Amino acid sequence: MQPSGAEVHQRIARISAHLYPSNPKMGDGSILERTNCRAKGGAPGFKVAILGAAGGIGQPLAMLMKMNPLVSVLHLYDVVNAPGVTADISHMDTGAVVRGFLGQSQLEGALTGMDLVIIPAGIPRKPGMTRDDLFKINAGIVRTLCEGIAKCCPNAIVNLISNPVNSTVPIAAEVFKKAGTYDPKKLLGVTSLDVVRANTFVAEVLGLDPREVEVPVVGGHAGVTILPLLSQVKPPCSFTQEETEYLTKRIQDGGTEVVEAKKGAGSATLSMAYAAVKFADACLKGLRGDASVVACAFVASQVTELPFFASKVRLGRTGAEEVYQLGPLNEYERIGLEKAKKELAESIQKGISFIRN
Ligand SMILES: NC(=O)C1=CN([C@@H]2O[C@H](COP(=O)(O)OP(=O)(O)OC[C@H]3O[C@@H](n4cnc5c(N)ncnc54)[C@H](O)[C@@H]3O)[C@@H](O)[C@H]2O)C=CC1
Ligand SMILES: O=C([O-])CC(=O)C(=O)O
Repeated sequence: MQPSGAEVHQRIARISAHLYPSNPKMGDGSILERTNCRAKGGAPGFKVAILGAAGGIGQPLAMLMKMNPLVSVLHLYDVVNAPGVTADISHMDTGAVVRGFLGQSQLEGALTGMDLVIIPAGIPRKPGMTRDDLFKINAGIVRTLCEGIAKCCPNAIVNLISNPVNSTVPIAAEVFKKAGTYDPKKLLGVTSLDVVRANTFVAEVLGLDPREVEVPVVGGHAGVTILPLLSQVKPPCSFTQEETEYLTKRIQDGGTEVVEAKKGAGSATLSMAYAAVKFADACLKGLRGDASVVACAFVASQVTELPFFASKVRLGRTGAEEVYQLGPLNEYERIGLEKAKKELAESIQKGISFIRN
């Protein structure tokens, strides 16, 4: 039997409200104006939210995640311009269903049911600033968003991009502990841009294709805490002392190189979106159960005496299931490690104290 006109209208209204929860006007079912009104949003794949989706990183990140075949639902949340970015990205003819969420009152809708939450929300550096100078503003932003995660999707994997990562990850951990939802395997600070840069700069020196190069970068994500292990580069190779010093410094200062080139217009956004998607894709492959998915991330760790440290981790169905030891370091790297740990200890403590005190 054919459905009646009223039934058809009701059906459209239901589907439409499901697709556009942040735009009630789209849910009135009065006209069949959205070509995707029959979308089910139930295709196999993972549900991913981006918090800070309208920003310099958020927008290209949203675009690249919409292109990822492992994603079935993509939620875009921001305190500004989320509907515009959502409308734009939703026209891409890829599988993921996109929904937009604007402002604190819609955070719950953005987060409920998510498998992976990626957070690039917060202010970026201007020339002359350190990442730690962002703490004052970004610490509070990260706290609020993580309180939302604890409430609405406590089992989601969290990829934290907002700087200073060395402090925002401990902040997130403390928020989750307070809420009783902390799972150290599921909280990952994103340091993949350091690896992406290291692969690029090392490939330049060696005259190789960057896609063939793998550089482990450990420690943290700021200045001397970024420690590339050039003695462990794949394919195996060696560097002169001059090359080692040049590469280490360039990798550590990669973020500042972009901040200065942008002259006050922000920090790395496009390479960061690329690096974030590479890392998110690894997390989703781990969630899917793929074997041997390995990437560097800033995680809860027993690799050193510090409670958090970036190193290679194996990603699986429950997050960072294994945290790898650093392997043999040369003298230059051992000295670098001591410097990194000193600064890291302070940044981690600053994050912990922000929530505890
Ligand atoms: N982990 C890493 O390797 C990297 C981290 N970053 C960091 O990522 C962050 C974002 O950088 P950009 O995208 O360039 O900045 P941006 O200013 O272009 O975008 C940030 C976005 O966050 C949004 N936002 C602010 N408060 C929010 C809240 N409470 N809830 C949701 N969204 C909120 C803003 O509206 C804006 O759309 C910065 O802290 C930056 O330092 C940047 C590059 C690399
Ligand atoms: O340098 C910054 O402020 C942004 C960042 O973390 C990076 O590009 O590595």
